[in-house]
Amino acid sequence: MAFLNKEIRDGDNQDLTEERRTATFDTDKMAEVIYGSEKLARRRREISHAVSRIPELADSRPLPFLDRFEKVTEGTRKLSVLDRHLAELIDVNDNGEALHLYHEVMGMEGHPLALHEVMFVPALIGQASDEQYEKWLGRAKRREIIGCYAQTELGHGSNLRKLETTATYTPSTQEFILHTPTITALKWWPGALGKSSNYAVVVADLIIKDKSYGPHPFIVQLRDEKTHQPLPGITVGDIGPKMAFNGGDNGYLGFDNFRIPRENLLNRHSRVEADGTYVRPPHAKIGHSAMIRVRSHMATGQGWLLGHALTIAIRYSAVRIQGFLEDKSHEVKVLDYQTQQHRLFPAIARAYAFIFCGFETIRLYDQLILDMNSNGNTSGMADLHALTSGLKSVVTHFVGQGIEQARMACGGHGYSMASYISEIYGVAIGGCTYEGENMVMLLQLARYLVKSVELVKSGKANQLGPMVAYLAVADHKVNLATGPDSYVKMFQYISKRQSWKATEKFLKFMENGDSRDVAWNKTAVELTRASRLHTRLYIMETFIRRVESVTDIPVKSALTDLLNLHLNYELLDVASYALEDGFMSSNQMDFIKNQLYSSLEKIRPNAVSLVDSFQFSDMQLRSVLGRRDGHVYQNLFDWAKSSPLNKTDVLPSVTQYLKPMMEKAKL
Ligand SMILES: CC(C)(COP(=O)(O)OP(=O)(O)OC[C@H]1O[C@@H](n2cnc3c(N)ncnc32)[C@H](O)[C@@H]1OP(=O)(O)O)[C@@H](O)C(=O)NCCC(=O)NCCSC(=O)/C=C/CCCCCCCCCCCCC(=O)O
Ligand SMILES: Cc1cc2nc3c(=O)[nH]c(=O)nc-3n(C[C@H](O)[C@H](O)[C@H](O)COP(=O)(O)OP(=O)(O)OC[C@H]3O[C@@H](n4cnc5c(N)ncnc54)[C@H](O)[C@@H]3O)c2cc1C
Repeated sequence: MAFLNKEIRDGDNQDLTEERRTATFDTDKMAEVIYGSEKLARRRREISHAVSRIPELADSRPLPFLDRFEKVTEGTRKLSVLDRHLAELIDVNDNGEALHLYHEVMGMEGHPLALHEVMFVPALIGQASDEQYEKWLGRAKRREIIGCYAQTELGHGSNLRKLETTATYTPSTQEFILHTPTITALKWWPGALGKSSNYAVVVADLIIKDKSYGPHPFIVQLRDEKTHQPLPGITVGDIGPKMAFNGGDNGYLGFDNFRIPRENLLNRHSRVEADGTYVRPPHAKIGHSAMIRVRSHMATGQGWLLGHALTIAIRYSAVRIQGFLEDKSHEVKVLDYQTQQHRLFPAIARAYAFIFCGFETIRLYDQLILDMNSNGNTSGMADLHALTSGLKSVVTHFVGQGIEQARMACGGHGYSMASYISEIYGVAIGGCTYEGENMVMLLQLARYLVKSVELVKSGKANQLGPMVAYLAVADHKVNLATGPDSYVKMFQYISKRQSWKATEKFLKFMENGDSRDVAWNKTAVELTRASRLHTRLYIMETFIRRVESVTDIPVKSALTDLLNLHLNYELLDVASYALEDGFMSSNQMDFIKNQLYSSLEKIRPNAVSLVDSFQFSDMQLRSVLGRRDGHVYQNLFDWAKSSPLNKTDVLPSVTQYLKPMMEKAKL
């Protein structure tokens, strides 16, 4: 059954319209699955529509033509316009609506409030006591103050135990003295720190009576609330241009014996009494909750970034006509090539899969905060830390790969900033680094896996959590023809074997006399492999669960095709692990490959609608190639004509330098 696709409009590119007519599901219904609710999917459309009626919210020029200064100014200008319209555009208490509004209006370039909402306010929510809530949270939420999260230093980002910024408690004045003892102790990288924020949650080593208690979060005023000048004792500025986020002011920050009151240690979980007595938190890493939050949200955020790039690439592939198949009198859409489908469709499946498992980690994070704040229960923290460490690493890596494939799938025009794909790529791959460098975080999950295998080895398999229970079983022979479960079992086997092999290897090094750290380092590559497999298994399982729970039959059927593609693609990608011990046969390999190719064919008629279902407006897409109406060529020409270089036919640099060179050559 074909659905009246709401994206079809008169005057659209006919090739795209043809694609939309073949859809077997309703894109509004699919959007409900992608955004988690009918309400949010609908509100996104309404918000986009409302934004389009406010001319001041439009980009003043295409963003790729702006220089850094203009990008920062443009972002800040739009924020001030938004501020006037906020209440009419969104329910300000609805995070999903706010997130969509910012993506729509601000683009990807970054803006002064980027870290305020994502880390500053959440750090207060997770770490501030009731009195501190009272003092700071309302002001922050009303945006009387703008904050950021200042943890990373010039010399240390991954190894938090070695952060050098000190917060030394002075009982006589009941103050902490914040100090930057060396150049490497400068805070470096925090988003929105350089020029926009007047407050920060600063993570510093707490020192009481010459004893270090490790990194703790403090709320610190950086700038005068009236003049916005840095306060005496504060050195703050912008760190310069980056691969992306160039509308944002990632910054540096130094303290020269800067004093803050005792109440500014965020003290919901640990505190310092007036006399300098330290009260420990219920969990040593509880101060890291703002990081766990961002990591928990990253899978959905990254899935949407991948969806953004794929919307551009798939739509363009349906309007790009080049080369022949059977009929040599008509060129075909490049989307008809199997290689193009293989490049793009598995990435669509991954985008959906990442979004679905992200919903699960967001739910787990919300539960953790509820438990911690209501009764100090931190029992979910270790599991969530392990899970999100692996997930952010695997997802950001694959999203980077997927976006890069999307760029290549657009041929030469993909390389132009008119496609906007390079901007999306720059933003997405930042995620491989921020919130914990990917290798470092994979090794965090590996600690958890090794401990789990050790539990099994010592006869305590009953203590394993549900996510790792397969490490104690999972060696069934599998007939792949029997549905998603058999793929899960196969993947469990592969993942279990890798976790065990890596653990055995690590233990062997220790038996042979290496210290734990040296043995760990000698096994690190194998350990990261185990973490990736475990995480991919989790993603696969959540994808299956989500598809099973969908009630709209046409949507479920289209998702099932995507799921089947995902299962076959994933298994094929890791087949070497199963082939090396003969667990998988070459017949099974062939079976998987054929399943994969037939999934590509099944998905083909729905490809455009699967990306239309992300329902990115043209404003949010910011891509000439990805336009909903498919009118690519005239708009590419118009876009090029708007280049500042084309303001004059002869550039001053040509007159000044090139012409004299050419003239000289003539002599
Ligand atoms: C974890 C480390 C690497 C190591 O820590 P260390 O102290 O050395 O600990 P270990 O000795 O290795 O381990 C000791 C045990 O502690 C356990 N552990 C460690 N951390 C945790 C934790 N957080 N929770 C629970 N348990 C933890 C560990 O497993 C050990 O246990 P065991 O002994 O094995 O049992 C640590 O140093 C670290 O975390 N390093 C990384 C540093 C980092 O991540 N920095 C981030 C800085 S902030 C930043 O980067 C910000 C970026 C902003 C980007 C903004 C972009 C926004 C887009 C995002 C999308 C989000 C949308 C949100 C939308 C919305 O608002 O809704
Ligand atoms: C876009 C962006 C935004 C950011 N925003 C913020 C922010 O708002 N606030 C903030 O505080 N910070 C922010 N950061 C900083 C970011 O969190 C850190 O850069 C990140 O945590 C990585 O730390 P690092 O730079 O010290 O990397 P390094 O640890 O120096 O990594 C370099 C290499 O060393 C390897 N390595 C390091 N340690 C180990 C280990 N133990 N085992 C194996 N390999 C290891 C890594 O794998 C990597 O290959 C941001 C960074 C970026 C790029």
